Amino acid sequence: MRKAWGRHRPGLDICKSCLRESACLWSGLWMKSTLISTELNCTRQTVKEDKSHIYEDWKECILPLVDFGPLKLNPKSFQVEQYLAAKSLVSSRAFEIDDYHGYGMVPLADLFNHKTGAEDIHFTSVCSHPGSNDGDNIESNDEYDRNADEDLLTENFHSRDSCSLTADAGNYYLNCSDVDSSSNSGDDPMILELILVKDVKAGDEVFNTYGSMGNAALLHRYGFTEPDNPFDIVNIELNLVTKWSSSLFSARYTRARLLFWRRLGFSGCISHSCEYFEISSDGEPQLELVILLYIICLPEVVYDKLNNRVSSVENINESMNILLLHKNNAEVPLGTTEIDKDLLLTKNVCDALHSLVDIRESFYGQNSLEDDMEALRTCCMRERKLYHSLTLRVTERRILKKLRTYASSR
Ligand SMILES: C[S@@+](CC[C@H](N)C(=O)[O-])C[C@H]1O[C@@H](n2cnc3c(N)ncnc32)[C@H](O)[C@@H]1O
Repeated sequence: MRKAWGRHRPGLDICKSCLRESACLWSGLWMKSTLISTELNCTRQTVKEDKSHIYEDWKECILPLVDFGPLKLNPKSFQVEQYLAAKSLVSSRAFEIDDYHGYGMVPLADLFNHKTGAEDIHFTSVCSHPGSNDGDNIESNDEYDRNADEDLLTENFHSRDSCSLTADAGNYYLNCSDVDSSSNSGDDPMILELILVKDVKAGDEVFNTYGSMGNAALLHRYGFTEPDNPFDIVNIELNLVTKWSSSLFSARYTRARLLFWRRLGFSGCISHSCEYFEISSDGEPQLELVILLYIICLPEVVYDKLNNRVSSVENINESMNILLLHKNNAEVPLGTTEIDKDLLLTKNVCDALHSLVDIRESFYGQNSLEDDMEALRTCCMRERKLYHSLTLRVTERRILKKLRTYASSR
């Protein structure tokens, strides 16, 4: 499970992912009025935490250097704003290279822009070359065309003497190292390669991929978004669900149902001490959210009966069996979670999903989705902040609309 605003950089400190042009730098009134409306408290908290971590880093690492007289540094050039900009610049170009090199910056490798799921190159260490025994790092690419003109590939790569483009078994290799690649042993972990994995027409842009992430994560880390990103998700925070429940039932009732849900072994996704549920790009709600809504909607008498039955639960199927007992009056053999989810999507649960969409939608303010789409259509891409935040708003709101359709179609 992953959070819309924080995926796919395992092991990285959040402030390392605070990038040039990233949301961390998008502060002030603009962030309050535009970015904030795209996401909820968790996000605001994350961006705030990013900035405070960077401030702490600056105080710890930079300030002592400025105060160190013999270095004669000009304090004006080493303020926290400059540090934030420099750190963001490095972070947007550094990445987890491999186990051997760890996290770092690689000349040339940061040249490429990102395209979700449609990259033209792979970056790998030479020892994972298919000619060697260890090919693990090289991912297969279906679009790769084995009939490509390999003659082209023996030419030296023009921008650097120590880089050359070669072909092997149909893959193209851009070999860059401090030594002559022809003398490589083939298993030197110091040597890294950029592999062209599909044909790129002359004059076309060559793309890399920064990973599979939704627009919120791309915006947060790299300061841009993509239209029609298949990895987009929307988060619905647990506290939004409890708020909705408490608007219909007492706080005590809501607490008890939540506790029961937890006793059955369920939880949401957790990131930065915030618990939330994901809505996938096709509008499908996370199973755990549906289960929680189902429990909240259970009639008191059924809830009491089930609550008394539960001592401890070992697995999700057992929990589902308990939940569906009152419907079927027998232990039901539950197959896939798809079937389970459909059984849980009662009218009350679907109504609850509609209410959650209403609440979540209200965070976008007065403008309708159509207003946002029109604003995006007329927005100039050069107004980066506005353009990308509008893209994010539009993609999120489209997902919420799909969730509405999902709830209506049950
Ligand atoms: C590693 S650099 C990529 C090369 C970059 N274009 C440059 O300035 O050299 C990462 C930055 O490039 C920009 N970028 C990468 N892919 C992009 C895309 N698909 N759309 C818009 N900007 C992109 C973002 O500003 C991102 O922070």
